[in-house]
Order: sequence, then C-alpha cells, then structure tokens
Amino acid sequence: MTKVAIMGATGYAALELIKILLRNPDVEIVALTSRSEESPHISEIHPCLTGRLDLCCEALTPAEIAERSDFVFCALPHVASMEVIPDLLAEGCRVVDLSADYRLSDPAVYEKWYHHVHIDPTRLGSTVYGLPELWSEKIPDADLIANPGCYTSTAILGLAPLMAAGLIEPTGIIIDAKSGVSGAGRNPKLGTLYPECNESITAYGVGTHRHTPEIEEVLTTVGGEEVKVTFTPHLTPMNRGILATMYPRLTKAVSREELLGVYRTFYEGKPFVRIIDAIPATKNVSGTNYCDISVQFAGDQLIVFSATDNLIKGAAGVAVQNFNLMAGYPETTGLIV
Ligand SMILES: NC(=O)C1=CN([C@@H]2O[C@H](COP(=O)(O)OP(=O)(O)OC[C@H]3O[C@@H](n4cnc5c(N)ncnc54)[C@H](OP(=O)(O)O)[C@@H]3O)[C@@H](O)[C@H]2O)C=CC1
Ligand SMILES: CC(=O)N[C@@H](CCC(=O)OP(=O)(O)O)C(=O)O
Repeated sequence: MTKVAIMGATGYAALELIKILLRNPDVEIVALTSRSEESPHISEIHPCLTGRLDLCCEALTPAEIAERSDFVFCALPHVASMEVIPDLLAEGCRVVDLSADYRLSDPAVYEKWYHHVHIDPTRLGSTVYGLPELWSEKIPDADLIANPGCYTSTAILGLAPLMAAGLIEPTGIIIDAKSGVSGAGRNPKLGTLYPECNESITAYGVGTHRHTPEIEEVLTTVGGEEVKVTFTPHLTPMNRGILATMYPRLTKAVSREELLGVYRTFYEGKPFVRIIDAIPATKNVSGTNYCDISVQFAGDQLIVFSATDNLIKGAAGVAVQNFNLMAGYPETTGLIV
C-alpha cells in the first residue's frame, strides 16, 4: 500500500487527483492539507466525494505530512510550493509538484516571468520535467517531478514530434490557445466571475504569459535549436478543456499523411496521445487523460491542433501518470475512464 498526501486539497486539481487515486486499490490517501484552521471534512469542500473519502483537510507541516505519507502531490499555487518542497524532500517524501516552481531551469528566467525570487534555485535545472511522453525513462527514479503546465503540455505534445524530426522552423511558431475557466483555479477572481467570462472570449497575458518560456525551453531541448514562440492564451466560457491551434513553418514540403505518420511513430506505445484524422475538440477529451492531436493544411500553411482537459492531462492526470511511474504501478492505473 502506498501512502499519499495531497497539499492544496480544497482546489480543483486536488479534487481530480483524489478521484483518480481512489481508483487505485493499492493507494491510501492519508493526509489532505488546507490553510484553514477549521479542518473542514473533504466532503464539505468537494461534495461529490461524500461517502468516498473520510478525511479532513488539515493545516499540516511538512514534517507532519512526512510522518504519514511516502508520496506528496503538491497542488498549491506557485511560490507556495517552493516554500514546502525542500522540507518535504528533506523529510524523505517523494513529490509531484503541480505548480510551476520547478519547471524552468534558470532562476533568472523564473524571476523574470513569475516576478518572485526563487528560494530553492539549486534544484532548477536538475528537476525532472514530468511529461512522460517525452522523458518517461527519467521519471521512475526521481524524488521530485515538475508537473507541466496545462497550456504547455498541450502545445508541446502537438509540436514535439515535428521539432524532433527537424520538420518545422524553431522560430516564428504561433500558438493560439483557448482554456476553460477552471484553469484559473478555485480562488475567486474578478475575471472568472460568471458575468465576466460567460458568453465572452478574450485573450490575456499577451506577450507576457508565463507558459511562454516553459514551452520554449522544453521544445529547445527536444529539437536542439533555440525555439521562439508567440503564445496567446484565451479564456473561453466553458468549465474545462484546452484547444491549442498552432502555426509552425515547415522546413520542407511534406504531405499531411506523412506528417500524421511522423506523429504516430513518435507516440507509438504512448497510451494517452491519440493521433486522429478529424479536428480535435475539447469535448472528446473532457474528463480524460487523453491528448488528441491532428494536422491540416490551409494552402501551404501547416496547422497543428492539440486538445486536452486542463485539469486531467493538463494537471492531475499527468501527475498520477508520473506517480504511477515513480511508484512502479502501470502507467495507466486509475487513468482509463
Ligand atoms: N487548474 C488547472 O487547470 C491547472 C492547475 N495547475 C497548477 O496546479 C496547482 C493547483 O491548481 P488549482 O487546483 O487549479 O488551484 P486552486 O486555486 O483551485 O487550489 C489551490 C489550493 O492551494 C491552497 N493554497 C495554499 N497556499 C495558498 C496560497 N498561498 N494562495 C492560494 N492558495 C493556497 C488553497 O487552499 P486553502 O485556501 O484551503 O489553503 C487552494 O484551494 C497550481 O499551482 C496551478 O497553477 C497546473 C495545471 C493546470
Ligand atoms: C485559464 C487560466 O487562467 N489558466 C492558467 C493556467 C493554468 C496552469 O496550468 O498554470 P500553471 O502554470 O500555474 O500550472 C493561467 O493562464 O495562468
């Protein structure tokens, strides 16, 4: 039995983590955290868990968490994560961090895009980036995994096969991405109030979104040449899902069938990436750990489409995929629904 704790249990990503982990009979969820001093029962916070998990959300220290658990899912906002992860690791826990705190390799880049000084900079650059479709061999032995961002994994999965094959130019890639509102988390904010975002689509973070350096860094590693993207996220009036529509430039003439073949070969044996003929839609991946990818031509312009559920393949699902590899369970455990 593997004993697991979840920090930030009152949030959206944590709810999905709990639902997925409850499907693994060899996992026991032993601790849930919240800053609340009232220790609410998890079913008060997430009523859909009523009768499924009898635990309260406690304000626990890393040492108290480590006394009970072997693995910790850190589903806290960035900055809050790096304030606890060094202590969790020192106490002997293995950690999957859902935040952005350990994804980038350069503390100066982190500071520039996140506007915070990194307080654990020596782990940047050596922490394993948890995108199993790219680097599954590094995950089983890791003590700390940096779980990818939702926009980033959706974009990277769509572009990596072509970048690795040298079929697209590394610069000038346009990524137009749309997300459901749950991507912004459960903490109330003006922009995610129903009257503000319902029946409306708007771009945000134009030229400044913090997923830009993450996409560029990972794709640079994949292709071996410096990647530059123009990434524009949009908030869309749906609860969940991400669609990335991407416009890379081809380095040589190649047919749609050949490109789909490149994708199928790259993702052979990867259970959660589906290369499809039709244009992907978020409704077809909603509630699942799948990423659906396809390509089309508009004249000479190649267009790549990639769709995920931001809370599953974009957060909790890939976190459990990483955990399964770390703990020695089949990669798909709890994730096929
Ligand atoms: N939502 C998504 O689609 C995705 C989220 N992520 C990342 O996963 C992590 C969790 O996301 P999500 O569940 O959406 O976030 P939520 O805002 O829904 O939940 C985060 C929880 O962390 C707790 N918390 C602890 N410290 C703080 C703090 N200093 N400020 C605010 N909250 C705090 C809060 O619980 P309490 O108040 O009870 O202490 C809160 O409920 C984040 O790092 C996010 O960026 C990654 C990919 C996709
Ligand atoms: C709709 C929305 O607001 N989405 C979030 C992305 C969520 C995510 O993946 O962010 P992390 O890098 O923190 O994990 C945003 O744009 O900040």
